[in-house]
Amino acid sequence: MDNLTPQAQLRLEQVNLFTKLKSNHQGYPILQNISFQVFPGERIAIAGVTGAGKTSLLRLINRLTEPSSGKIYLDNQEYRQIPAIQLRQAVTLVLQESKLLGMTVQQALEYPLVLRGMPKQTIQQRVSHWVEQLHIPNDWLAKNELQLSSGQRQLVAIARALIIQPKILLLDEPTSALDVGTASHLMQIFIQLAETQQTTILMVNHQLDLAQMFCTRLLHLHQGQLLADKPASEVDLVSLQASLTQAETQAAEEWI
Ligand SMILES: Nc1ncnc2c1ncn2[C@@H]1O[C@H](COP(=O)(O)OP(=O)(O)OP(=O)(O)O)[C@@H](O)[C@H]1O
Repeated sequence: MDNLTPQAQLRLEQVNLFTKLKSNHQGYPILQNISFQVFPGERIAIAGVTGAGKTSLLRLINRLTEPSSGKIYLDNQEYRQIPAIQLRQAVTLVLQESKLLGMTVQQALEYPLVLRGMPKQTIQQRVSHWVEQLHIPNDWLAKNELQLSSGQRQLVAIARALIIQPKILLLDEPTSALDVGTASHLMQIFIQLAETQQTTILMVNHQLDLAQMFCTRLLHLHQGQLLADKPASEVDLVSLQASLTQAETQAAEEWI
């Protein structure tokens, strides 16, 4: 590679993922032949109908699942060569249904930094910073997950991920349970992080208009395959929406 070519931060090379069956049969494909590169500070939306493979793709990139074949690289280093704690420091996933694992909000926010052996004062400063940035009211801090609504839990899960200060943030429908004002405030924070810290964002989002407004690039997954990978500004939302609706209808008919 010459000095003028920027180096990919994340690279997927011909990644396949099959369901595991007990027999020797490899199962049916969840993701097929997925290859793409991601550069620092990109904001990428992942679109596709239910079951297209979006969450499976995020789980692979967070190494919660191993590819059946193909390779994933972070900064040119193959995933299997990177210790799990180091990888998850760099690549953090916020799932749709996040749990606080019996902790209070305060404990859950501190926990990832405690695990990393950070000094108490630094932990408190970082937690206070993000609690303030995300407008999390102080009275939430002593609550546990049963005392929070799903939107409140979603916001706490995002705060916990931001506190880690990952290089790559993976978000599975991050605004699905949030009100419009909170969702748009969050999007502004993501944009700021991408622009000032070069944080890379990959986000599954069913709201295509929001995805196009917020993201620089859009990946369209269909039946486990990467159908399109384009700058978000070049995506024709009307035809993408029509093709998603058609695929949803077809999938629903197959169920009947
Ligand atoms: N552990 C698993 N074992 C078997 N099949 C799985 C497993 N995980 C996912 N699948 C299947 O893989 C396909 C893709 O699932 P995935 O959750 O990635 O889709 P998605 O695009 O995120 O859907 P949604 O929008 O509904 O969240 C689905 O057909 C699903 O049933």
